Amino acid sequence: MSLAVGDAGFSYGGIPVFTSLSFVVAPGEAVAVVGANGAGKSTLLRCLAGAEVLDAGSVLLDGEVLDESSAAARSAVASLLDDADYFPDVSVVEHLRLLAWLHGTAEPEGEVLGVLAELGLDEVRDRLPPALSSGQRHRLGLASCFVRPRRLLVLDEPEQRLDAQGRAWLRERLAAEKAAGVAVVFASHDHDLVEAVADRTVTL
Ligand SMILES: Nc1ncnc2c1ncn2[C@@H]1O[C@H](COP(=O)(O)OP(=O)(O)OP(=O)(O)O)[C@@H](O)[C@H]1O
Repeated sequence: MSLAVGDAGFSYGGIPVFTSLSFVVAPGEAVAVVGANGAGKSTLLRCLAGAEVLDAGSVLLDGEVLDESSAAARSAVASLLDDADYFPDVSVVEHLRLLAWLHGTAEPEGEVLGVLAELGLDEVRDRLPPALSSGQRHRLGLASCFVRPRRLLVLDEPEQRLDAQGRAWLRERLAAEKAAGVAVVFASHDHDLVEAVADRTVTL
């Protein structure tokens, strides 16, 4: 899926967060959004995932205006934003099964078991989210993106709370996503990840 951001602007209470921002991401490309704390990275990603609406400009997915109420758009865009939340009484494996089923994953159980193993969540598969460590909860957020079909990945600081092995895994996984034709936009403070994965950067 291609993403085109054109002349985008967003403000909170009349205070601009970003203005006149334009960039494109083609299928198989990754763009990293970088900048200091408070620069507007999370806000931009929220606009790309349809969780906030731009004040100005446009977000186009394959040339169509992003409409988060469209089932087609929701089925194409997998996002991990800064406010990820989970049902407190649904276990890790049940969350992933639910998402795989909701989004029509072809072989849901195989996909869920594969992603659990890949993210090192096997041991905690029957735990409830409040009983996970913060790193494990973040891994559940990443797993939620990878158990479902996706053509655009929008990830806010996907490296956060990951150990060294987890960060190495993330670099490889995002490279594999690009190779599979997925467009990737991610905000990051991890220079190594940006260097390894991004084709271009957008600096806020
Ligand atoms: N709900 C809100 N209401 C008002 N201002 C907000 C709100 N959310 C964020 N802001 C402000 O918007 C600006 C951009 O915040 P944002 O979270 O997008 O930055 P960021 O680049 O993701 O920062 P960080 O690197 O710390 O995660 C900041 O000045 C922040 O204080």
